[in-house]
Parts: sequence; structure tokens; C-alpha cells
Amino acid sequence: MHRISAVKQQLRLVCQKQRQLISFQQQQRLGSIISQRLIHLLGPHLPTNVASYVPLAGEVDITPLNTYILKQNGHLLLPRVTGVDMSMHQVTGLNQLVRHGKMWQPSSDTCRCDEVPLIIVPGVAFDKLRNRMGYGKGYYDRFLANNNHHRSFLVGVVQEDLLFASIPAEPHDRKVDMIVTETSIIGGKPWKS
Ligand SMILES: Nc1nc2c(c(=O)[nH]1)N(C=O)[C@@H](CNc1ccc(C(=O)N[C@@H](CCC(=O)O)C(=O)O)cc1)CN2
Ligand SMILES: Nc1ncnc2c1ncn2[C@@H]1O[C@H](COP(=O)(O)OP(=O)(O)OP(=O)(O)O)[C@@H](O)[C@H]1O
Repeated sequence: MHRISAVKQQLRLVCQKQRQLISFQQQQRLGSIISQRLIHLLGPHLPTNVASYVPLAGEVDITPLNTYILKQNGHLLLPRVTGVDMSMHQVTGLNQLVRHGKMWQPSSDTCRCDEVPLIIVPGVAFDKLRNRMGYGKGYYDRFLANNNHHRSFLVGVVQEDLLFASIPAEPHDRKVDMIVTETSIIGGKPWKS
């Protein structure tokens, strides 16, 4: 294994352990605070298509944001994994999700969408230089490397204690444009205000 990937893998394990220390109640509270901040920041500027995620255990639970997008009649796009590929599919309700391993994802009869100006990106850890570390499967890296998504605005979501000064980055890692935690906002907005 390349040295950087080995360091990332170690850090990934430490962060995943750290996330397990948080109680369900704390996780819900964080999710609610961070969702409110995202709604406040992005709400007035939401494009029609917004890609978000269905929280996995330990991730910030942004269900309140997802519900808000659905209520605004925005198109809520969620990741669907097939083999090594990930695509974004439109759902009109959270009841259109089916189980896939430990994940919930849009069912096969939802519509794939390749135009995604705004993507809310989950991560195991981020750093203040806006680097992201995920589960190490490269789904987001490959998805974002696709031409269609070069101009998408990426918002990383993470709890403050998994936002580091610096994490190792490899050439294929794409930085996010903005990071929102319960206490910090890093990076710029895509619009003038
Ligand atoms: N909420 C959320 N959804 C997401 C991602 C994410 O990071 N967060 N993904 C970001 O990438 C994609 C899925 N990423 C995955 C990352 C790891 C494994 C995984 O470890 N799978 C196990 C077997 C499944 C299991 O343990 O039940 C394996 O392959 O060993 C699967 C999907 C798409 N959806
Ligand atoms: N654009 C790409 N094309 C092909 N393979 C890629 C690309 N980007 C990353 N990969 C591969 O994906 C694997 C995982 O990369 P990395 O460790 O950066 O994942 P991650 O960002 O933490 O995971 P994820 O995106 O699934 O949350 C690496 O082996 C890497 O070589």
C-alpha cells in the first residue's frame, strides 16, 4: 500500500472509533444543529437539484435537511451504489429507499440524475484545507472525477471534533468548497450576498 493510503487508513480507523463514542442523542442533536445551519446558509440559494446522503451509523444525521429539501419541492438526489459505481437518483419521499447492506439507497425504479449543482458530501473526517476522507472505497472520488460534476459546489458535513488541521491528501482527492460543522463554517459560498 502507498504510504499516504496507509496513513489515511490508520486515521480512518481512529476516526471511526471516535464516532462510536458519541451517543445516539448527541448524534441527533448534532444533526439537528448542522441541518439548521445548512438550511440557513443554503436554503435561500437552493438549486432545483440537490444531492445529499442518507446517514450511515456515526455520520451526521442530516434528515432534517433532507426533509426540508423535499418540502421545498426541490429535487432530493441520494446516492445509489451498484458495484463500484455510484450515481445520484431523485426521490420524492424517504419511503423510496431500499436496503443495500448497511445502507439505505434509492430503489432501482428511481430516476438517475447527472445534473447536480450542489452536493452535500459525507465524510469520516475533513481538514481545514477542505480535504475529505471517506470510507476508502473511492465512490465519491470517482463520482466527482466525472466531467458532469466538475463544476458542482461541494459542501462537506462533519462534527467539529473530526475536523482536523490537516489530513493526508492524494492527487485524486477533490477538495470540497465548504465545510459545515456545529461550530465552524469553512470556505466560501457559491453566491454573492
Ligand atoms: N451516507 C452515506 N452514503 C453513502 C456513502 C457514504 O459515505 N455515506 N458512500 C461513500 O462512499 C457510498 C457508499 N459507500 C460505502 C462504503 C463502504 C462500504 C463497505 O464497507 N461495505 C462493506 C460491506 C457492506 C457491509 O459491511 O454491510 C464491504 O465492502 O466490505 C459500502 C459502501 C454511497 N452512499
Ligand atoms: N478518479 C478515480 N478513478 C479511479 N479510481 C479512483 C479515483 N479516485 C480514487 N480512486 C481509488 O479509490 C480508492 C479509495 O480512495 P480514497 O482512499 O481517497 O477513498 P475515500 O475518498 O476515503 O472514499 P469514499 O469516496 O468512498 O468515501 C483508491 O484506491 C483510489 O485509487
